[in-house]
Formats: sequence, C-alpha cells, structure tokens
Amino acid sequence: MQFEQLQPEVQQWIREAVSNGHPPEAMVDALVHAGHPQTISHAVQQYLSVLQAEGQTVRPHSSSVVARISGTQHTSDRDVQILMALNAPRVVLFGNLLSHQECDELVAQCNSRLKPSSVVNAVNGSYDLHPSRTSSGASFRRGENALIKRIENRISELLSIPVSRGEPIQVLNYVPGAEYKPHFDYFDPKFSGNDKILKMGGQRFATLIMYLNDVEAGGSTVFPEIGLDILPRKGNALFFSYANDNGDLDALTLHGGSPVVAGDKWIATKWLRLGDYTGPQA
Ligand SMILES: O=C(O)CCC(=O)C(=O)O
Ligand SMILES: [Fe+2]
Repeated sequence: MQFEQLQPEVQQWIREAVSNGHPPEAMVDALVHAGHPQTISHAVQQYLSVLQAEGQTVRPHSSSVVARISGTQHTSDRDVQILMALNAPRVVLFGNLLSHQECDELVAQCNSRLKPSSVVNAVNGSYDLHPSRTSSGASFRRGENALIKRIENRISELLSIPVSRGEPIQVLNYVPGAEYKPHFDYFDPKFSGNDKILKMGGQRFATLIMYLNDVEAGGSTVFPEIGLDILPRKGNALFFSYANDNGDLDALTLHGGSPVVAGDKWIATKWLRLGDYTGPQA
C-alpha cells in the first residue's frame, strides 16, 4: 500500500503524528485499530523514508525496551521503580536500581584507578583528552567481579537486553567545576574515525547513567533540546535511547553533565549496542 493512495485525511493524520514524534509502531497500531489493514504499515514506512531522504529528522521508534510502563519493574534480586517516562525521545528515570551500599562499593572499587576521561575523536578514532569532558573515570571489565556481575545482570533483566550487548561499566567522578558538555552518545557514521568503534558491536542505541551519590549543588544531567534536567540521586538511574534497528539516530538526545557546583559527583555509565559488544574489556 502506497502513502499517496491513502485518503487525504489519513495522510494528514500520519503527517501530524510523525511531526508530533509518535513512534511508527504506535501509529500503525492506532490505524489498524481504526479499521485499516495491517499493510498500512508499508505506507507509513514509505512516508518516513521520503522524509529521511529529504534529510528531515525522523525520530527512532522507541525500542521494545521498557515499552510497557508499570510503577515497579521486578528483577530477580531487586524491585526497581519507574519515576518518570518520556516517549519521544525515549527517556526513563528509574529509582532504587542500586542500593546505597552498592553505590559506595562501586566508588570504593574504582578510587585507586581513576584516570582523566577521554572522548572518541570522530576523525581518526583515537581516544583523546578534551576540555569538553573534565571528569576522571575508571572502567570495569564485563563480569569483572561479583558486584559488577550482579549489576550487569540486573540491568539486563530490567531492560531485556543481553549482557553481551553492554559495554564495560564506566565510573566517572566530577569535582567542583568539572562537567561533560552536551554531546551525543551515538557514533555518527558520517565520520570515518567512528568506523572502527562501530565494528565492535554496531551502533550504541541507549545509555544508562547510574547515580552513585547525591550531589550537593549542580551536576544534573541536562538535555538542552528538550529542556529536561535530571538531578542526581543516589541509587537512581537514567535510561535514554537514540537509535533503532535501522540505525536512525535521534538528535533530541543531545545531553551533558552540567558543571558540579559543590560537593562531587559520581556516576556509573552502561552503554548498550545494537549487536554484541566485542571491544576492549568485553
Ligand atoms: O554526567 C552526566 O550526567 C552525563 C554523563 C554522560 O553523558 C556520559 O557519560 O555519556
Ligand atoms: Fe553521554
């Protein structure tokens, strides 16, 4: 079924739904529910491809991750709360993902191995120090010890993503004045420097930031394109996703860590790939 063959009012409905950021599968569900045949999904896809060919941003459909929201998500060793959810872009704030003791243990384990954080150079693929990122970090090999294993398994159950698709957990420390300027976590395939990193498990599609302490002042995670500001709270975790299986990327997930004003800030980050991660520390 072609988009042009649809009645004008149906075409208009689809245009508006797309510009409001509705995920395509939700649109198709609504159209089928209203009596249209399932093949209307082809017309929706065709419309989206045309927009993309014209260079317009098409928001990726929310992946199946946390598709159904209920107040509490059960994992085998912990009940995790959903504190906030946004559909487009997909952002979910979890409460109680980590116990305070787990947060403290993670910080204690990495204290002796903190190094200044680097960023990937999109031109040549090297890991460079950069003034846009002034934290220090330490990274933990997947399954490195009992604590890391437990946290990785819990994340995998919570998000229904195999552990094999996760990058190593990175713990970051920001002292007053330190920040991570707004950036994307995905690797733009337009830059050849990203080729190598994309071969190690495909595109990143989502990020989980775990907050390991309460920050005295500043240090929130900010999304400037959508005016969202998430305050660090010990044990909470912020999930956001930005790529679908076709590799469409959502530029609304531009985000950063705002400068810490007082106290310091500790987070642990788990990035997730579309395929099995095979890079360093897998
Ligand atoms: O510090 C933050 O809140 C954001 C961290 C971040 O964006 C990242 O680690 O990729
Ligand atoms: Fe980030």
